[in-house]
Amino acid sequence: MERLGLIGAGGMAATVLDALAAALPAPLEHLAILTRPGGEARAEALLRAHPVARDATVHTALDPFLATGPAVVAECAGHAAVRAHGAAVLRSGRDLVVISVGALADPALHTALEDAAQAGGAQLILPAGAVGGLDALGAARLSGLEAVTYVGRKPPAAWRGTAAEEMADLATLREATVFFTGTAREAAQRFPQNANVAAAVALAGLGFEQTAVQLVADPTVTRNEHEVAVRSACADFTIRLAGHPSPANPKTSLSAGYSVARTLLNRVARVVI
Ligand SMILES: NC(=O)C1=CN([C@@H]2O[C@H](COP(=O)(O)OP(=O)(O)OC[C@H]3O[C@@H](n4cnc5c(N)ncnc54)[C@H](OP(=O)(O)O)[C@@H]3O)[C@@H](O)[C@H]2O)C=CC1
Ligand SMILES: O=C([O-])CC(=O)C(=O)O
Repeated sequence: MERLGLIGAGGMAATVLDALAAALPAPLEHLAILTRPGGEARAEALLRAHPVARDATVHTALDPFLATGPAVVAECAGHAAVRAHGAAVLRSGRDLVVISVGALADPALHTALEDAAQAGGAQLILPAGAVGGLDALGAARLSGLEAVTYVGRKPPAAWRGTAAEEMADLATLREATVFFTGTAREAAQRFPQNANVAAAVALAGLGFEQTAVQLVADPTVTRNEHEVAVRSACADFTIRLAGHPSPANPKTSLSAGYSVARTLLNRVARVVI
């Protein structure tokens, strides 16, 4: 991974670059960042704070970004960025790591990304993100899954500026409140910044319609908590993670950025685990 492309220059991008700087044996040859027009200053500041490459460039259009020749592109920007750029990146033959997994809850976009990956001979790679245990879930799927549920619990502040504000009075909550119960597809589409984990669990397991989701605003917690419960023909298990919120964005757990970094580092590792 001499040349890397990164879409987004926010809190998660900073975590990814921190982790790469610490773990790579040598700096990248080139890092290209794709951001929205107006986001250049934030991207430049990110590069200054995280000198992980010998050379780096900031772009607001896809073609010059791809012209820098990244071996792989990692998206850390949101559903809109996956819609805008995902298929074109894959069609160009670059593997694409997508952390905004909930974007695939849109069946048309899901199909377009698969078709583009096929046309470009590229891979669409979906990291576990803020949660864990998707290896066990994916293995259990081969034996036959009976039930998969996901509960996402975050402090009220993490739900501000989302549809949760119409479902619960976040400012006055005194106890844990389940404000959403439904399928992984509904959760991912209604909470694009907060329910990507629900989508990842669905795609690794029983699918968007059969994965049951609850979302909870809980004033008694300080972490972003994720619980996945699985019953299958080979094993029953529950995975529970309490993620430290990113200092830059309380909706996002730090573990999600580290998961992207791990995915990128595994591409160059001699032993992959
Ligand atoms: N799978 C998982 O477990 C998780 C997934 N996520 C996903 O990761 C995303 C990023 O999280 P985080 O870094 O905390 O968010 P931030 O809001 O901190 O950063 C997002 C960055 O992406 C940029 N951006 C937004 N839209 C586009 C676009 N269309 N093209 C290029 N750049 C764009 C933003 O630019 P600007 O400053 O101009 O807005 C900003 O630099 C979330 O939106 C969510 O979808 C988050 C947490 C967990
Ligand atoms: O980072 C987290 O805790 C999870 C998250 O926002 C998501 O699933 O979109």
